[in-house]
This record gives sequence, C-alpha cells and structure tokens, in this order.
Amino acid sequence: MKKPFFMIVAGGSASGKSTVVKSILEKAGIQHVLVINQDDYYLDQNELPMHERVLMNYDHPKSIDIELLKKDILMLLEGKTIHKPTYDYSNYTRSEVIEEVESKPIIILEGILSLVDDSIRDLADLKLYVELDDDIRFIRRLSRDVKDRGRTMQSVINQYITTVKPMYHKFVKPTKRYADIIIPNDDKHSAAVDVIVNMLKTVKESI
Ligand SMILES: Nc1ncnc2c1ncn2[C@@H]1O[C@H](COP(=O)(O)OP(=O)(O)O)[C@@H](O)[C@H]1O
Ligand SMILES: O=c1ccn([C@@H]2O[C@H](COP(=O)(O)O)[C@@H](O)[C@H]2O)c(=O)[nH]1
Repeated sequence: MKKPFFMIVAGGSASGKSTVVKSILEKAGIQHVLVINQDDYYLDQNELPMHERVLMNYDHPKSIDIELLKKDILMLLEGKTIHKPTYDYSNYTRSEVIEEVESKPIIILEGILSLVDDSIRDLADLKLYVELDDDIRFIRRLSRDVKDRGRTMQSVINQYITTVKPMYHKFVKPTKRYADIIIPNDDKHSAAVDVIVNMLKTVKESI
C-alpha cells in the first residue's frame, strides 16, 4: 500500500476547522478519507472529580496525550489499524468508547494544537490553518458550546478569559507560520476548499 497522504488542519477554537473539513469531505468524497480529531487525544481525566476537571487548561499543549497521538498517526501512515480514544465534552474527559479505526489513503488530523509538535508536523504533506477574527470565534464558540457541548454561557465566558484566549495567543496563533495554506472563514470558504479538494482528487487518482 502507498503511504497515505497526511494533511493537518489547525486554527483557533471555533475558527471553523471541523466545518472546513466537512466541506472538503463532501466535495472530495469521504470513502478515501479518515479524519482524526485531536480532541479525542486529551489526557484521560476520569480519576479527577468534576469540579477539578472543569478548571483544567484544555488549550495548553500539555493537555494532549501527544505520545499516543504520534504513535497512532505513525501506525495509520503505515496502513495499520488503531484503537482510538473518544472524548466527551460534557464530562470534560475521555468517554469509555474506544473506536477501531482503519487507515485510509488520505488522513486528516484536525485540532487547535495540531501544528505545535514538530515531529507530527514534519510528517504532513499539507498543512492548513483556518483563520478567523477572535471576536467572531468567541461568538461562534459560545453559541456552539451551549448548544452542542453541554456548557453554560457563564462557564464558556470564564474559560475563554482564563485559558482559551491567552493560550491561543501563546501556542495556537504562532503555528500559522507553518501552514502551506491559510483559509479565511469569516464568510465563505468555498474557494479555498475547492483548491484543496482538487489537490486531494489528484492524490486519489494516484492511489
Ligand atoms: N463560515 C461560517 N459561517 C458561519 N458559521 C460558521 C462558519 N464556519 C463555522 N461556523 C460555525 O461556527 C461554529 C464553530 O465551527 P467549528 O467548525 O466547530 O470550529 P472548530 O472546529 O474550529 O472549533 C460552529 O457552530 C459552526 O457551525
Ligand atoms: O473538556 C474539554 C476539552 C476541550 N475543551 C475546549 O475545546 C477546544 C478545542 O475544540 P475546538 O473544536 O477546536 O473548539 C479548546 O479550545 C478547549 O478549550 C473544553 O472546553 N473542554
């Protein structure tokens, strides 16, 4: 089997990474593409009581089980199957579900901190950074986290001020310089997505 094409999609929280990846999948055809969400590799916090989990910093690189993520990406790039953890935002920890995931010819790693670790970054054939103004990201995050991630408005605001915003400026935004393509997502992202889809179609044809 040919080495899978490996793409990383980084960007701040609620910049639209998942939405852009979804658009790519819809246009490129999902049967050849595997998406790995870095959030599934947050460290397991089942041993901690809930009041401590709520206060953890989920935007620092140390919150990710980077060794497991690296091991799994390397296995997928060798065409092997992995057993991937899954994450439960409403409980601020890993869920009990472990997914068996088979490698595919195109692998996409998505996450706020996905361009931080150089040993993972250097494996990538293509690196994207989804960019969006901080205010709009905050508004989109607030609405999404209350609707989809079981959060209260006040908890989203507190977390944004104490950790999300400062960590974004310290760790996430500086990784923009590693991106091959920067996708603006304030309005429509279809032109950038079309460029990427055409690249992926070429990759698919060579499989
Ligand atoms: N171009 C866009 N216009 C309006 N809303 C968007 C756009 N892109 C994403 N969103 C919304 O913003 C929120 C955050 O997007 P999401 O893709 O979850 O971001 P990320 O994966 O970067 O955290 C979601 O509710 C999503 O539906
Ligand atoms: O228990 C958790 C784990 C993570 N988060 C937040 O999630 C975002 C990353 O996900 P995006 O889809 O890129 O927004 C990160 O900013 C963490 O703060 C959380 O709130 N709780």
